[in-house]
Amino acid sequence: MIEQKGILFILSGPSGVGKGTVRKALFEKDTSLQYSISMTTRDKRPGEVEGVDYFYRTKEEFEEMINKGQLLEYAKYVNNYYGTPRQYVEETLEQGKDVFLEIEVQGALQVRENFPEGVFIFLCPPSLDELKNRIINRGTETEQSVMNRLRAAKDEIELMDAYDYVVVNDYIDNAVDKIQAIVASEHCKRERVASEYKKLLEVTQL
Ligand SMILES: Nc1ncnc2c1ncn2[C@@H]1O[C@H](COP(=O)(O)OP(=O)(O)OP(=O)(O)O)[C@@H](O)[C@H]1O
Ligand SMILES: Nc1nc2c(ncn2[C@@H]2O[C@H](COP(=O)(O)O)[C@@H](O)[C@H]2O)c(=O)[nH]1
Repeated sequence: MIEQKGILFILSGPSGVGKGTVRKALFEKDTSLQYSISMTTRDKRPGEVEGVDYFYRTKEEFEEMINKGQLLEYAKYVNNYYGTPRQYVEETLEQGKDVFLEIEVQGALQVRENFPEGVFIFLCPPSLDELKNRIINRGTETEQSVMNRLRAAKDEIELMDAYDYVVVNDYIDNAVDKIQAIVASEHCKRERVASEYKKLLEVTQL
C-alpha cells in the first residue's frame, strides 16, 4: 500500500487583493484543507488573535527561528518579517492532509525551490485601481504603508507567470469556485498518477 502525502497549496498575490477573504470563504466550503498559520514581526491589528491570524514574534525571536532552520520560507516585506513554520507543514503533509499557505510572492518563490510539487496559485486584482481601493478601504494601513504595499504589488504582479494558476479575484464567490476546482483537479491528477504507479508495480512483480 503506497501512503499518499498531502498536497501543498500556495495562495499568493499582492497585499489587499483578497487572499485572506477568499481563503476564509474557501475554508467554509472545504474543510479538508489545513491552514498554516504564519509567523510575523508586525504589530497585531485590532481584532487579530495570536495563534489564529499569526504567531506574533519579536525580530530577535524570528531571527532565531531563521538561524535554526525552523522556517520553510520567510521574507522581509515592507519592514517586517513574515514566515512559514516548517514543522507544522511537513508533519501535516506526512499525515496525508493538504496544507494551504497564504503568503507573499518572494516567499512563494522560495517554497517553489523546496516543494516544486506544490500547487502555486496567484490571486490577481481586477485592476491596480481596485487593488488600491481595497487596501485603503480595509482601513488597516497608514498612507505610507499603502504606498509601500502598492509599490511592492507592481513587482509581485510581474512575477505571476511563475505560478501554476492565475485566478482573478473579481467577485469572492468566483475566486472561491475557481480555487475549489483547482484543488479538485489536483487531487484527480495525483490519484491518476498513483493508480498508474500501482499498475506498474503489479506488472513488474509478475
Ligand atoms: N472580490 C472582492 N471584491 C471586493 N472587495 C474584496 C474582494 N475580496 C476582498 N475584498 C476586500 O479587500 C480588502 C482586502 O482583502 P484581504 O485583507 O483579504 O486581502 P489580503 O490579500 O489578504 O491582504 P494582505 O496580504 O495584506 O493580508 C478587504 O477589505 C476585503 O473585504
Ligand atoms: N513570505 C510570507 N509572506 C506572508 C506570510 N504570511 C503572510 N504573508 C504575506 O505578507 C503580506 C503582508 O501581510 P499583512 O498581514 O501584514 O497584510 C501579505 O501579502 C501576506 O500574504 C508568510 O508566512 N510568509
